Amino acid sequence: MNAFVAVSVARYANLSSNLGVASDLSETCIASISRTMEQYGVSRNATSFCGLGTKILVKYDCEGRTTVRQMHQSPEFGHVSRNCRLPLSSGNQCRKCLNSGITYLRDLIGPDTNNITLSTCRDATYATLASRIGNASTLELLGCFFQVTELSIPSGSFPPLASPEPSPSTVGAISPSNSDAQMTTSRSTNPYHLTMVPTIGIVVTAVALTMLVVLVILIRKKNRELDESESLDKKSTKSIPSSLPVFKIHEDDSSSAFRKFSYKEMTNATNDFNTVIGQGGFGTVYKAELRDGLVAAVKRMNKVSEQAEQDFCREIELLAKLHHRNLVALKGFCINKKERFLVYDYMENGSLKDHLHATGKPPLSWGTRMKIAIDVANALVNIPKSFIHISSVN
Ligand SMILES: Nc1ncnc2c1ncn2[C@@H]1O[C@H](COP(=O)(O)OP(=O)(O)OP(=O)(O)O)[C@@H](O)[C@H]1O
Repeated sequence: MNAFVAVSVARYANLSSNLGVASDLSETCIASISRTMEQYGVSRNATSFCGLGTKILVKYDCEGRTTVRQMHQSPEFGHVSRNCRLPLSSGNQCRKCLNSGITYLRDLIGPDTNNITLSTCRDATYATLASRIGNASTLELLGCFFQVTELSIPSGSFPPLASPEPSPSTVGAISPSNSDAQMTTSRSTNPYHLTMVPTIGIVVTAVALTMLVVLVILIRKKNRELDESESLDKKSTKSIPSSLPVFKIHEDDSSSAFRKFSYKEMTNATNDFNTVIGQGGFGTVYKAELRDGLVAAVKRMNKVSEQAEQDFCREIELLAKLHHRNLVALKGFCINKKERFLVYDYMENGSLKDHLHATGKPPLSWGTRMKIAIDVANALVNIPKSFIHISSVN
């Protein structure tokens, strides 16, 4: 606090040469603070509640010396001025300055003195030295005298430094016209701080709100997707006839049971769908090696449309029940969200179509073709009439 007041007194001493602040100036100061606060919508009375209403009347009366001139005229002050020349940033220079100050004060007020006089004279010495130097230097001197390093003087907070010893009339200039100039400076500084805070608040709130809206939209979208896929899943599972038997070719071979596969089984068995073996009208066909040892061909449906969904269910309905040695057996299916899979026995030599239309391979002999035709006919004979009815509709 001492340091804070001493800086202000030094700046005032620069203009008035007085080592103290007059009562009327203190009032002008408080009035201008009130006016400034009022401009920003704060009640005038607020000064007293904010601790600004108390007048701090400072008078550095050092053994009857109350002006800069009187301090300079005291014996040995020139010694202090010489030793306290800037820079004082190094410990040695500062020590030299303080030692000369202590010698000066001891000679001035004698060894038997009280602390109040000593501290008043120290502050008067500081204010006298600081009254003739610029703001940055004032703070450097402050660091040496009071060991205070955190104070800073905003540029433009004080009127321009006047000549070393201005006439007392200069004091008049500080109030009220100069105080208005100070206010103008504060006004041009304060609005910046005052507008920055709400602006940052508004920006942060806007960003937070935008993120919230995006989050809500994403959650809604995800929920809609989940609902859609759930309803599709339910619809598809419902449309697969519950009457489908768990069909077994060999009673003791569980791998041959018709079943619903999980999506994880599909991805694992096809190495994340990296085992393409063909492309058909239904979709892409992958070779799959399931954990129970079953090697299968997995058909992945292109996309789920209403029509494709019906085809998918019809294929399951037909093929799950059909079993003939000349027909590829359907082992099961998988429904995951919008994806549909059919799992067939894997045919090592590819499909009949591959053999009939393969290019680069020797054409099938007529004997083989006849055998295939008879086998297909045999399989058709074994298809129940109801299935043929369903197929013909397709
Ligand atoms: N069970 C299977 N075992 C081995 N490969 C198969 C199997 N099913 C299909 N493929 C391979 O996948 C390719 C595409 O078969 P897919 O049955 O989808 O097509 P398609 O013969 O045009 O029939 P569709 O018109 O019914 O889709 C075949 O040409 C064949 O190479």
